[in-house]
Amino acid sequence: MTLRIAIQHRFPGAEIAVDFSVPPGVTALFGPSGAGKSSVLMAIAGLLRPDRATITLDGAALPRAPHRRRVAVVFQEARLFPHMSVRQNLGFGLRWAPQGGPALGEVAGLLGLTALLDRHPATLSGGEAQRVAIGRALLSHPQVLLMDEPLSALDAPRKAEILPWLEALAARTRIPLLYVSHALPEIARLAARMVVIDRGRIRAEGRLEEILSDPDLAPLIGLTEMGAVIEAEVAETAPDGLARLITPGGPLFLAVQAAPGARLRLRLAAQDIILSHARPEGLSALNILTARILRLNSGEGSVLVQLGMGESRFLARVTQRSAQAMDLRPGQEVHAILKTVALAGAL
Ligand SMILES: Nc1ncnc2c1ncn2[C@@H]1O[C@H](COP(=O)(O)OP(=O)(O)OP(=O)(O)O)[C@@H](O)[C@H]1O
Repeated sequence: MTLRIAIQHRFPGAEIAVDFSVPPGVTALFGPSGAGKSSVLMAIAGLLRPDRATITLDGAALPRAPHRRRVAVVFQEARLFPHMSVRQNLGFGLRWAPQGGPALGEVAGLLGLTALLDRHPATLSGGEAQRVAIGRALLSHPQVLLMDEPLSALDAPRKAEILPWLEALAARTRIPLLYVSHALPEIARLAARMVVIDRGRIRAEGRLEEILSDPDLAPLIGLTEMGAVIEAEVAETAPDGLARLITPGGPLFLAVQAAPGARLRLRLAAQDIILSHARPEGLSALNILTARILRLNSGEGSVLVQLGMGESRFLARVTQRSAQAMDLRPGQEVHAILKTVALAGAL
């Protein structure tokens, strides 16, 4: 089922006018503070009544009353009932759930809550409490799941603890899941698509790698966050622990535990890529991809070079001086030396 959101709303000092779609799977809604992300989520949940709105699931309008919409929301804070056990909090999600949804035991297993069922919220860590909130949302058997910066109130260790659970959920979800976040590493691990909102308007929407490699979006997303998320397949793992990964631009090597055939998402940072016309020899760097220059965008002091290999896109950032010295132009084939490659998640 695909969710379509077309809304217009005027607040005293701000106007929101968006029209975008969320297919099944995770779509990240990204944008600066005040861009309108929470307002969009609240409109989908039925908690904000926009001046004009068309919100449909596969073409059918959502019911007007919020409680009749099968839309679940997970907020920054877990908002659990303090006097109820974890089991009772989860059971709350089941209260008005339509038939055919997941069972409590199944969701508790998926989110690692089985051992916590008899505990009370005051005894849970922030990450555990948030997993209960997510479980409660899933048990309401929603047709749409909304998450409003669900990790932003957690410290780094708690975030790291909860991310694998979210990743498992993201990989399984068959409903549209709209995930608001400011954190690109989090988005890279969870989302396949991304919608960029700024001052109440949609500035871009598409696959993550298209957005993160679009030089025009660098001012909005932040230069250091730009680069790419590319897909690769594990060919083999050598005895020294390095796996050889297949990409359209040649092999990459990464220390990762994954079986041959597994598909992974890798995150490259634009500033960690060096370009060369000749294939470099005798370098310690193992990871060199062959790609074609698609576009060049000159900014302050640096040039963003969008590169393509097969269907994949990624971005390199070089200085104006190097771009001139190398006479970089669209259409040229270049070698991209990757100083770092990070695993963004499994597919
Ligand atoms: N109830 C309201 N009354 C007046 N203005 C509002 C109201 N709610 C939101 N706004 C304004 O609408 C704009 C969008 O706000 P919103 O909270 O949706 O942004 P956001 O992208 O979620 O921001 P943040 O990342 O800071 O949470 C802002 O300019 C905000 O000040």
